[in-house]
Amino acid sequence: MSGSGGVMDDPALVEALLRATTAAAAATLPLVGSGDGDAVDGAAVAAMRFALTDAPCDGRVVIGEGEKDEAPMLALGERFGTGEGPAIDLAVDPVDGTRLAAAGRPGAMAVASIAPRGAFCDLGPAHYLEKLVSWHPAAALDRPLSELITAIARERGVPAGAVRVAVQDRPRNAGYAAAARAAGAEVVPFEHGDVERSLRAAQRGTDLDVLVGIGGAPEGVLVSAAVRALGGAMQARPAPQSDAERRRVLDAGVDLDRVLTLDGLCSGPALCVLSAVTEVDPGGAVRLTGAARVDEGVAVESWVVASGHAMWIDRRVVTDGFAAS
Ligand SMILES: O=P(O)(O)OC[C@H]1O[C@](O)(COP(=O)(O)O)[C@@H](O)[C@@H]1O
Ligand SMILES: [Mn+2]
Repeated sequence: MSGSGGVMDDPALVEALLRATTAAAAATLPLVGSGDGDAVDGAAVAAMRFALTDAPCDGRVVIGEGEKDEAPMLALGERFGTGEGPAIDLAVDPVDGTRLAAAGRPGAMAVASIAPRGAFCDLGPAHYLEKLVSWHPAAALDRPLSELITAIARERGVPAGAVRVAVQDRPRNAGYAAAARAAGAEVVPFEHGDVERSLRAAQRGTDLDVLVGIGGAPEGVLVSAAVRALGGAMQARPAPQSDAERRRVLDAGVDLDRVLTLDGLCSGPALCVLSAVTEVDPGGAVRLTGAARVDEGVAVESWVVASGHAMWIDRRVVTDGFAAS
């Protein structure tokens, strides 16, 4: 765990975050396949909030996904932890892939990132973000997508048709898919879970080279911590999807034309932890099994990614919301 940088090197803090995401994943287990997404989110939020109470830090929630879908969430500005220790900001999505979990399908995870106070960008009330993530450093939102695809093909020594671009399957993203196809790349559509795809796109040698399109703003900010830690490239720009959202975002003083670089999204050493609700494929050799009942409690597999390319898998059994082993 050495080399992740500053307060992020603190093993007690890593453990506190792991306890929060594992507790959240374990709490959702009885609801996986239930068809009730709000109940999945609600169970994860309650478990996470409880687990964060004794985190050894002065914690503040800056991204608490859920507002967009009027789903249960950790409140923006909510404080957590003992109040002793480093000043930390938390960007959290108690379950990304809520509907996948409710349907009992793969790709749902409890995910949270922490960084020193003030390190995450403040997108105000933005719900949607235009995102571009790749392992290739040429990823830039104000350049044609075809340039990036060509650069990736050249770097990999393959034809453009072997470059794989993940695009969330939404009408708002039709233009991105068309641009990727026009450049000769293969488009890989997906229904939910742009955190999982962003993680894969950020690492060279996975099944994905790029994630592009408009998705959730909270997911974009929290995944930037992991992209940074993984050494990937990312840019983003607010992309309001209604007049009301546009007005709220502008009123909050957010510049809609400004491209956020990776440093602008997350400026400090950061830590991202994700715990599998159902099976999760964050890329590389990592494949997390979904939460499962065992004799002593619920077995949960997690992936920890810290600044400085430190990453590892954690496996533990959770009993009544507490990590037993
Ligand atoms: O479903 P929408 O409104 O298009 O929003 C896209 C966002 O929803 C998701 O697919 C699922 O997110 P949640 O499960 O947290 O609701 C995200 O991965 C993505 O960023
Ligand atoms: Mn989400």
